Amino acid sequence: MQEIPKPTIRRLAVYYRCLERLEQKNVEKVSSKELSKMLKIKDSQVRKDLSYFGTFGRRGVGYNVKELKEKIKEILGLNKQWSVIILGAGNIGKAIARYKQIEKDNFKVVAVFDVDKRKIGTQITPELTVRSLDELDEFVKKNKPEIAVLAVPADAANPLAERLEKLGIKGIICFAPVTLTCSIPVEYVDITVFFKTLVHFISRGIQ
Ligand SMILES: NC(=O)c1ccc[n+]([C@@H]2O[C@H](COP(=O)([O-])OP(=O)(O)OC[C@H]3O[C@@H](n4cnc5c(N)ncnc54)[C@H](O)[C@@H]3O)[C@@H](O)[C@H]2O)c1
Repeated sequence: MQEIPKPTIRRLAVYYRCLERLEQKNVEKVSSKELSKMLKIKDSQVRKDLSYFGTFGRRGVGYNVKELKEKIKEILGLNKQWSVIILGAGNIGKAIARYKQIEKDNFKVVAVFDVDKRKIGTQITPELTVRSLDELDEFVKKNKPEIAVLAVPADAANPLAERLEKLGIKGIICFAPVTLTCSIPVEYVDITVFFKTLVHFISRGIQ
């Protein structure tokens, strides 16, 4: 399959969420027009995005919701469970560890690490107790988690990312406001970027 552009992949995750809702409501068919309306994405864009995966929609009939959802699930790599560790048991780290939707999407948080002695040993969820960062290398070598969430202060993020890459972590979700130097895939989450983008649109009266 040809390489799919990143913005398309992001939209696929949004289509997936929408298709899950439709399935829950027992909707069997959906057209690109309907998806377009629900998600405020141009119809032509929806059709182009879905055309990357061959033709599963039929003209005039639309897509079978379940089939399309399963296809997107496969493309996104959600058919297996992904093992996740969290670095930093602060506000963000704890919120992620407690966020149930992540598990529904097939991501399993298996450990949380911190350096703060007051936090180490405390319970975040019934299954997760904060571990000392000293246990990180041994834990990763033994349990082979694939994804790490960096919820640590900016200064701590890069050294940790380098260490995680060496340990074999495959990808990082980074909440720290820094650009990481490691060479594994990273997704950055910075709420301030959304605020700044939003005010641009508000101040120019753009919808
Ligand atoms: N992306 C966002 O929307 C957003 C919002 C707020 C904060 N942030 C950023 O996310 C990060 C976490 O924010 P927070 O509010 O949870 O901070 P926090 O201070 O509540 O938690 C950070 C935790 O990291 C721990 N820590 C420090 N060094 C560490 C290391 N080397 N290894 C493991 N743990 C370590 C600290 O002991 C603390 O428990 C910060 O970089 C912050 O700037 C992002």
